[in-house]
Amino acid sequence: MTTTSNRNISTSTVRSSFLPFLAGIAFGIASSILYTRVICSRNQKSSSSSSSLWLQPPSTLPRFAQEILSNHHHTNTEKISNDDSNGESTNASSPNTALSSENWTEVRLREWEDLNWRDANGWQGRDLCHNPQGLGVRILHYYYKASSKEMVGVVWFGPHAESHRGLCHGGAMTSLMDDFCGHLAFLHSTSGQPWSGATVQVNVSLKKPVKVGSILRIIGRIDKHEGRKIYVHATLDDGGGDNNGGSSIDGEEQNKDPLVYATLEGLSIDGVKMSQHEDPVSKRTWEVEVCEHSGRLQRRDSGWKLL
Ligand SMILES: CCCCCCCC/C=C\CCCCCCCC(=O)SCCNC(=O)CCNC(=O)[C@H](O)C(C)(C)COP(=O)(O)OP(=O)(O)OC[C@H]1O[C@@H](n2cnc3c(N)ncnc32)[C@H](O)[C@@H]1OP(=O)(O)O
Repeated sequence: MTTTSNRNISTSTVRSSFLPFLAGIAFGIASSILYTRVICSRNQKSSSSSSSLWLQPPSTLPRFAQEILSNHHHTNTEKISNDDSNGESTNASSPNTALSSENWTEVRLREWEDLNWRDANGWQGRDLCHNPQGLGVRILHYYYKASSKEMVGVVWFGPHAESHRGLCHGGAMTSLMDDFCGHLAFLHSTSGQPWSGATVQVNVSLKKPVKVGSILRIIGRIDKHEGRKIYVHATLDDGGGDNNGGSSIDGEEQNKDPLVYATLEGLSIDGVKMSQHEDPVSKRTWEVEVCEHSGRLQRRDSGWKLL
C-alpha cells in the first residue's frame, strides 16, 4: 500500500515536473519554426527584390537611351572602308545634334556577346566593360559615325562599381573612358587591323558622383589625328534627362541641359599590336550591314562568320 502510494506520488511528481518542460520544448520548436519562416521569408523577399533590381540594367531605359536606339534604324547595306565617308553624311555637327541623323552604326564585337566563342578563341576572362553578365560598369550599346568620327554609348553602372555608399568608384568612370577612347581610335584606325592600338593617356575629370544603378550616356569624338596619335574628347552625362536609372517621360525633362559627370581628354596610339596572335580571329575586318533581326545598321566584326 505504502509502495503503491509512493509510486503514485512519484509518477504524478514526474508528470507535473515534465509537462511544463515538454510544453517549453514544444513552444521553443514552434517559435523557432515561426521565426525561421517569417524572418527568412522577409530576408528572401528583400534579397530577391534587391537582386532583381541590381543584377540587370532596368528593362525600361531612360528617354535619351531610347532615342539613341530608335534613331539608328536603317535599311541600306554598305561595304566598310577605312575612309571617312562610308556612304555616311559628312555633317560635322556637334554630338548632340548629330544624334538626330540616321547614319550611326551600332558597334558589335563577337567577343563581347558570344562567351563560348570568346573562351574558345584565346580570351582568358571577361571584358571589363562589355561583359553581358558584368555587374560593374557595363556598356549596353555603342554607336559610331565614321563621317564625323563620333561615338555615343549607353552605360549602366552596376552594383560592383560601388565605392562610397550608393555611389560609384571613380575608376569605373575611368575604365569606361579608357574603353571609349580605345574603341573610337580603333574604329578610325588606318591599320584596319583588329585590336591594333592602345590607349596611353586617360585624363579624366570627375565632376559629379554617379549613383549605383544609373544609366548614363557617353559621347565623344576624335579631335585630332597626328601621325599615330589619336586624340579623343568625351563626356559622360545624363543625356538631358533624369539619371537615376530611368528618365522622366515628360518632354520637359528631355530638353534640359545634360548633367555632366565626367570628361575625358584621351590619347590612343594607332597600329600598336598588343597581343601577338596570328590566326583568323586576328585577321578580322569590320563589316557594316543590316541586322537581320532588328533591321538596324550595324558595324560588326567578321568573326561572326568564323566557327
Ligand atoms: C577589325 C574588326 C574586328 C574587331 C577588332 C576589335 C578591335 C578592337 C576595337 C575595340 C577594342 C578597344 C578596346 C579598348 C580597350 C581600352 C584600351 C586599352 O585598354 S589598351 C590597354 C591599355 N594600354 C596599355 O597597356 C598601353 C601601355 N603602353 C604601351 O604598351 C606602350 O606605350 C606602347 C606599346 C603603346 C608604345 O607604342 P610604340 O612603342 O609603338 O610607340 P611609341 O614610339 O612609344 O609612341 C608613339 C607616339 O605616342 C607617344 N606616346 C606614347 N605613349 C604616350 C603616353 N603615355 N603619353 C603621351 N604620349 C605617348 C610617343 O611620344 C610617340 O609620339 P611621337 O610619334 O614621337 O610624337
